[in-house]
Amino acid sequence: MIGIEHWIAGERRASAAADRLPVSDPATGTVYAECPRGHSQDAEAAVAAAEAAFPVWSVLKPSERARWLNRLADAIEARSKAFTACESRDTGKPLALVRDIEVPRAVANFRFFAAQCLNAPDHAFHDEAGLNYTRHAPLGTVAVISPWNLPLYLLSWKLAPALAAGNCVIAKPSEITPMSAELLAEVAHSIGFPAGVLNLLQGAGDTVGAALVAHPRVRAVSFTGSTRVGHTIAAECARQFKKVTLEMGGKNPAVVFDDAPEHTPAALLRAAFQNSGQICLCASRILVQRGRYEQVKAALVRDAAALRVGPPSDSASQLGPMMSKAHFDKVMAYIALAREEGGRILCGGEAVERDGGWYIAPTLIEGLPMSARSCREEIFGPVVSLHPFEDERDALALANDSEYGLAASVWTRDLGRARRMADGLQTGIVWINTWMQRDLRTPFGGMKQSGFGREGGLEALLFFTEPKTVCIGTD
Ligand SMILES: NC(=O)C1=CN([C@@H]2O[C@H](COP(=O)(O)OP(=O)(O)OC[C@H]3O[C@@H](n4cnc5c(N)ncnc54)[C@H](O)[C@@H]3O)[C@@H](O)[C@H]2O)C=CC1
Ligand SMILES: O=C(O)/C=C/C=C(\O)C(=O)O
Repeated sequence: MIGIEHWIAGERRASAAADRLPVSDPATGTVYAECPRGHSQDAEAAVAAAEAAFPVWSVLKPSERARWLNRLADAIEARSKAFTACESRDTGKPLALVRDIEVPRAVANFRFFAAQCLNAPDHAFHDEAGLNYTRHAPLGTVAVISPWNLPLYLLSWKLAPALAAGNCVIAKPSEITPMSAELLAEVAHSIGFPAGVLNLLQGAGDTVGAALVAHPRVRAVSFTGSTRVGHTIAAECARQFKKVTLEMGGKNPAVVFDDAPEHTPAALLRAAFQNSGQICLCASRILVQRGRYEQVKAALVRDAAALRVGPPSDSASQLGPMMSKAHFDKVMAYIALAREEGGRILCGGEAVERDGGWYIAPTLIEGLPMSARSCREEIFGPVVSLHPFEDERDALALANDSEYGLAASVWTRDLGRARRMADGLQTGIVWINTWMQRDLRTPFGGMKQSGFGREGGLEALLFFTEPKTVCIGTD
């Protein structure tokens, strides 16, 4: 049994509470590790460590902070095999997905924000109002809370800008997938990353997570996870006037017009089922114009049914399991609900038995009205509904008929139509004839129940800093 602990002030630290949580291998359902449940005293210790490190880290020259981030990136890259092994065991993801996409993207996040911190958003004006300059100063101690679906990638996406901006960070990964964060802390320690700058609290959301958010000296919270928890965090941050960004759920439409390019069905398959649908950006409602509906449906059903569902140990696996038993149960319950709501299962619709793992077959459903709960609530699994539409107006109404507003994709050769749709779609991101192409300089986040605030590029640096204007009189 692997035992993991917190990392505080540059060392492994046991929790103030003895309670441990089991960590499971989703490909077999067996418990293989345990982590602390966590306690509010652990949060207190991490805040003290971060505060002690802040006077040193925050005054490093940006180029020195950039060097540390680049060193961390190099060290992750050098241990890529170990990160791939631990992340895929913890999540059940296919090895190739972790090795070729997720670990490299985590490395890229550190390198990107190393470069970004050399481009601080500071500026100056000199005229009759004096010499005014605005400095974006780090906040102090900040918390980053990340989920289980892309554990290393999403942790790095938050950590990198927070550190680049000069803050000391307390990271709280998901208790369901704590392993790659543990390895990251170990790697940071091995390269001599300054103690107390990057602290790691493992454990449950309602213990250390809530304690961090409520801690009066934690100056900002960056959260990715469920809309339910996002609401709780937002309420506490509002009470304390604390900065917060929330990246939450989605029910993302893919809108396919009659003139969609040839590659559309293949791209939709990836948009629907990458990471077994456990990405907030996955297309979960596919809207197809009537003239192409049967063709797109047939291609998707054929190709979804051919996807290989299996464990990371099988190099042929394309789809891994649900990452926890509770999540498996949730997704299966939504498939049952979709049936009750009148949905016709076109493929999948059932669990896949393999080694006791939490697998679900890629599932396509048609015949559901947009008012069905299974079309409105985030399922976050390999379950997608298909809907025909008549024209642009109809498509926009269906796509926007959602409490969520994270991402949409539009598939058409007509640029005018693509731009009209992009203008009308109520989502933070709109992809045209592509999915999940990401430029890290662009603002990332959602509208409505999907998010509050933005991450990425300059937005992230602005979030993790406080602007301070200094006016030098020129009278
Ligand atoms: N980005 C996204 O869109 C994601 C959405 N989800 C959705 O959320 C559903 C539930 O997944 P969960 O793992 O339960 O997500 P969650 O929202 O409970 O967990 C996300 C993170 O927040 C922490 N957390 C939980 N309660 C907290 C609290 N009161 N204060 C501070 N931190 C807290 C957790 O420990 C974890 O690190 C999924 O089925 C999926 O629908 C889950 C992960 C990512
Ligand atoms: O930044 C990306 O490309 C992916 C982000 C995914 C999430 O935030 C998520 O699934 O929670």
